[in-house]
Amino acid sequence: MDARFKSRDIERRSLDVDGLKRSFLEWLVYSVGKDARAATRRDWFHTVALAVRDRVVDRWMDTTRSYYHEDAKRVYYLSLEFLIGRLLTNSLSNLGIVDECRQALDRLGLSMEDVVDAEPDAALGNGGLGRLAACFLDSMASQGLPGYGYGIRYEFGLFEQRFENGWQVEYPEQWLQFGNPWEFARPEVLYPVQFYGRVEEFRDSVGERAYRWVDADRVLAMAYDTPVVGFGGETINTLRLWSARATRDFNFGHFNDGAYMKAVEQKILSENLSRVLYPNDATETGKELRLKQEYFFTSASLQDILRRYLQHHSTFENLPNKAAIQLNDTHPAIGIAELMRLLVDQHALRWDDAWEITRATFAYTNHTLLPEALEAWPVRMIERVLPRHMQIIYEINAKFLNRTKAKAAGDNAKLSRLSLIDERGERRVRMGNLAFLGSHKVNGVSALHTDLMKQTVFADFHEEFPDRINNKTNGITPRRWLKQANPALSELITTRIGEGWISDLSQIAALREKADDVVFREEFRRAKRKNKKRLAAYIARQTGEEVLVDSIFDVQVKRMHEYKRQLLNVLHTIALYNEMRDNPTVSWVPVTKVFAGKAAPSYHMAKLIIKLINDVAKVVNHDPSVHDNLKVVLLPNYNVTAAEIIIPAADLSEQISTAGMEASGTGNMKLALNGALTIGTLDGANVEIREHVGADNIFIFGMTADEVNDLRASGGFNPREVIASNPSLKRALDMISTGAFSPDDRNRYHPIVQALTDGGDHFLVTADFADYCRAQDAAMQLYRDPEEWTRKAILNTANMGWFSSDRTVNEYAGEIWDVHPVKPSHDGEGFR
Ligand SMILES: [N-]=[N+]=N[C@]1([C@H](N)O)O[C@H](CO)[C@@H](O)[C@H](O)[C@H]1O
Repeated sequence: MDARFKSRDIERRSLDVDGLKRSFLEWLVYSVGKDARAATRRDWFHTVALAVRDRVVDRWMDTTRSYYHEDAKRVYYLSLEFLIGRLLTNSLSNLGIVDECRQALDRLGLSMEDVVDAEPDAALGNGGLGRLAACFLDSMASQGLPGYGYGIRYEFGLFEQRFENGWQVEYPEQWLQFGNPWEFARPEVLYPVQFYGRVEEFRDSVGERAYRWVDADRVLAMAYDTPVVGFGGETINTLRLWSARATRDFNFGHFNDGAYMKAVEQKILSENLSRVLYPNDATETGKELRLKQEYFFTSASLQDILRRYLQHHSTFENLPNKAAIQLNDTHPAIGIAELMRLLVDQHALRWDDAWEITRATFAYTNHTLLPEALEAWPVRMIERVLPRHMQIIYEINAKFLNRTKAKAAGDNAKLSRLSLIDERGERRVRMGNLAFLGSHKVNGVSALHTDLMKQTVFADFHEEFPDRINNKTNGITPRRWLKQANPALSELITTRIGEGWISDLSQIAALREKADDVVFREEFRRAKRKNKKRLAAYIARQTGEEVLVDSIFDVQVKRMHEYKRQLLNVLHTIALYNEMRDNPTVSWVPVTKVFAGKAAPSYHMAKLIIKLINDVAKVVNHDPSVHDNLKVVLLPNYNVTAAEIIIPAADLSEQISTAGMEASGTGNMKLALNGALTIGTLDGANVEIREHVGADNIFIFGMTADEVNDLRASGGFNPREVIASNPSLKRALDMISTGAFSPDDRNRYHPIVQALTDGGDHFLVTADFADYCRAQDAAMQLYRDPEEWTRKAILNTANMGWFSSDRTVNEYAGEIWDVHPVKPSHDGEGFR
């Protein structure tokens, strides 16, 4: 042990109010360089964040030291997306110093809310997949599991969404504009990543054929580390994000020739690799830069993982016992070929040994069955960008097909489905097949989704490897999505059952009996109403619309996508609007339809749906004949922070995707945990939510996944017949197609009407409409009985314990990763 430096010599930063206040002033003056009188809200945010970071770093080092000390097996979560959101409240809450911080700021005459609001969201993800990765990081740290996240430090996260004349317009999201106080730049952690070039064959020292990748362009991957604070502050894990750097920032030769742009061209091109997140959710882009992004972060991460492993080990057979690498969808699947390249080409392992090690180290999570989302890169693109990897993929494929040929007994169709190469049309590499073949475990994200994986996209692989596919139903962290987002409800829960639920959500089941407690129901309603008032104020600020706090807040917040069927909700909204206009004397349950969600910039149908919702809102919200009985709002720029305001205020949670198309959903879990009743199809995790909350406490409608398949297979579905037989549906569609909501452009919504009629209504919106309206009516009816509604709402909250991401990561740890909690020693010993 290096006696010169013992971390216990450092006076650890205190967590009390005075200590925090002193730190705030020190950081403001000495680091932010501002006088308290001149400091802006953003300055104070940076100050507080840096002071909080102080209180994390020691434990961070303790945690990392303990992993080294114990040579613990680590899990590496490789994800192109981490939808983190803000970190200040999360860090304070997990350290247990929210009140202390509030008091310290109070003594400085500052409001905690102002400081918290000055933090930009780290929007390094599109939707569920990216947010799941962030919830997993929180849960791994909170469960004491040695888990690392690896991803890209995008300069620009998911675009900022604004509405101009009701149309979505995208603006760059510059989260790093004023610096990021949470990250530590690691200029010493730098890895070369190659692209293009060619492969040279040669004979190695023992005369064996070997390959080297030459004449390639090089980019450098530089690490930025962000501490991941576990609940209780015991374990602090690491999120390592890569940023692209040019090998040479400036070419003086070009500069001296006056080619100034050329002088910095390489720098700009290189840095493009980590410039911006591709804004597509559940659809692949096929763009070369995207492929390069996938390889860039995967290669840097694998080089870093092997460097860490080789500090303790000199040979590789132990790698699968010391590293579990989880592929978050196929985005890092090129990693399988990359690890083979590193082991075979750089560390001279024999092919078969390398393959065994690779397969035992990797595991792959599939997040969608949508054909347009399954990545398949053109062979010629991989050959050009990653020539050695294409060779390796060919070899993996050849060995696999040779092994399988005998068993397939001439079933060439099956062999071609199993092949890593799709030979139809332009030849493509099926990244899902590569991920499956190169992993020892493959999981789906809900029970239904996993079953459908076995029956559809991976049916042939499931037949070949019957023990590989397993289910790991998604989860959400109760820290951010209940404790932090809903203080009103979480304080009520803690007063009644203690705070054990925060780190063990199964304890929330103790609320079940409270469902019959009139007093508790009243308190539960009061908490919900407080959140609804907060959302109403947010809606007014964002849209100018005044909504009725006591109306039913009917919420659909998620990415805009046809399979998520925001259109079905809009058609119901128009039908309800018509009913209310037709029956002005009826005492209606007032309804506030809350929509939010971004559309991928190139997804025109989704953008048209956004415009339609805004157009319908304009008409409905200004129609005196329905008064406040119906309001429609579409909130701009839906992100993690907006979700934290909307979700606690929801009464009704819209989870209405076409059955079989939403792999899991995670918003459904957040809304139910916060006491919303779900109206949904038997799709994704809705199925398991019903099993846990009880069929009486959820509004299920529509076709099942099997019924959808049968109807599609029958070819007999004719949406026009369904429309003709349903007057309120027909009336709603006629209003859309005749420009009732677009008097300035009567044909604006022709593509939507076309898709729902002659286009065959692929997402079966018309087919499920009638049953959806039945379920909506049932919900409205129940809402007239606040006691019964609240009872069911409490039973939802009480029965959502299983959907904690703590449960999910513990299942991964036990059944896929074989990693175990490590208790960090905070005595500063064992430093190396
Ligand atoms: N890509 N992708 N997949 C998704 C979401 N869109 O991000 O992953 C999420 C996380 O697994 C799922 O909940 C969701 O159903 C699925 O569509």
